[in-house]
This record gives sequence, C-alpha cells and structure tokens, in this order.
Amino acid sequence: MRALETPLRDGLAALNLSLSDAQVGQLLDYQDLIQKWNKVYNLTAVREPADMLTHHLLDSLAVVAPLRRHTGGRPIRLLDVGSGAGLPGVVIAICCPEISVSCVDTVAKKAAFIQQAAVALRLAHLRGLHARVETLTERYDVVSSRAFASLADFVSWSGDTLAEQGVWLAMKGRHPADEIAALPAGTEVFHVEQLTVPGLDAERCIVWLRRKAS
Ligand SMILES: C[S@@+](CC[C@H](N)C(=O)[O-])C[C@H]1O[C@@H](n2cnc3c(N)ncnc32)[C@H](O)[C@@H]1O
Repeated sequence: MRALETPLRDGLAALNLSLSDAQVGQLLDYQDLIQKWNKVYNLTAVREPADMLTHHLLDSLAVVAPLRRHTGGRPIRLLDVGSGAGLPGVVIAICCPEISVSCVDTVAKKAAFIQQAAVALRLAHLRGLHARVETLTERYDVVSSRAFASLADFVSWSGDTLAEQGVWLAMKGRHPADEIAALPAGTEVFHVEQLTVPGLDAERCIVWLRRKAS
C-alpha cells in the first residue's frame, strides 16, 4: 500500500467515486509529481502531503461526479482556466478519459508542468497551454476554474472559448452572492451546487453558468 492510498480511497468512497486501481495509482503519482517539482515550478503553497491530498486532490475530485452528471459520459472538450499545477484539470483528465482536457496558465513553468504530467501519467488527452485565456479562440464544451478570479472576470476573459451550448463550471468556497450579482448581463447562473469535500471543514460549491438565450 502506498503512502496516502488509504485516505485517498476513503475519500473516493465518501465521494461515491468508483475508480480503477490504475486511476488511483495515477492520482498518487500526480501528487508525487507536484511534490517533486513544487520547489522548481512553485506550483502550490500547500506543502504537507496529507494537506495536499485534502486541499487539492479530494477538493478537485469533488467536481468529478457533478461534471459526469452534466456530460452524461459524452466525449467533450474541457478548458481549465488558470490551472496552476493542474487543479482541477489533471484530476478530471485522470478520472474521465473520455474528456479532452486543456489546462491554460499564463505562467510558462506551470503549463510545462502539465505537459510533463501528461507524459509521465500517460494521459494523451491532456495538454498544457501557455497563454492568457483572453487570447484563446478554440471552443470548449465546459470551461472550468478553481481559485482563479471573480465570476465576472472569469466569464468575460474566457467568453471567446465557450462553445455555443457550452457551460462554465466555477469552483468556489461559500455561495458567492456578490459575485453572482456582478455578472455581465448576457450570463446567467443555472445552478449553485453545494459540495462536501471529505476531510475538509470548509464550504465549497460549484457555480454553473451559461450564456443567456437571446
Ligand atoms: C490561485 S492560482 C489557482 C491554480 C489552480 N487552479 C488551483 O486551484 O490550485 C491562479 C492561476 O491563474 C493563472 N492566471 C492568472 N491570470 C490568468 C489568465 N488571464 N489566463 C490564464 N491563467 C491565468 C495564474 O498564473 C495562477 O497559476
């Protein structure tokens, strides 16, 4: 049994997520990669492995079931904006091989880390992009973010990347009523979904958004 495998498996059970042994191994390998390269790439301020498991891996794993419910298992394209070390993008790529995941970050080292993780974890459907999201024009079915920006900035900076029928998935702490009130006119929230992250005593939610029908 690898270090942290038991708490990871307990967390997956609490989230009702069924993953293969290979996927559990990839999640542990991914966390090892973050720890190994953190000093060089400055990926995260969270240093303790047990904290990294709850604050980063399990927190990101909490969006997998809601995302799958949204996609219904269809093969879609997802853009993770301001992905940093790949959260939640890499976790989604590990859990959902049918989703083609692009992680964009303005910091070259972070995008390089994602590329490196894609090779090391054998995730051919994962790529790291070094760019400001505002400059991207390819379209995605789901545009996600975690700890990125206000909802208004997130949707306006990434607006050109959202497919016609696409949705935004914003990971937030407590229900961001002020940010929702400040959204641009053409955008609407269609669901705010409370999340429970195993081992994390903090409020978490997903804000689902889309363009208003004109
Ligand atoms: C606080 S970090 C969050 C990283 C990761 N999503 C997480 O949850 O740990 C925000 C990231 O957004 C990136 N970023 C900031 N502005 C950006 C932009 N306009 N386009 C793409 N990435 C951006 C930063 O470089 C940073 O890595």
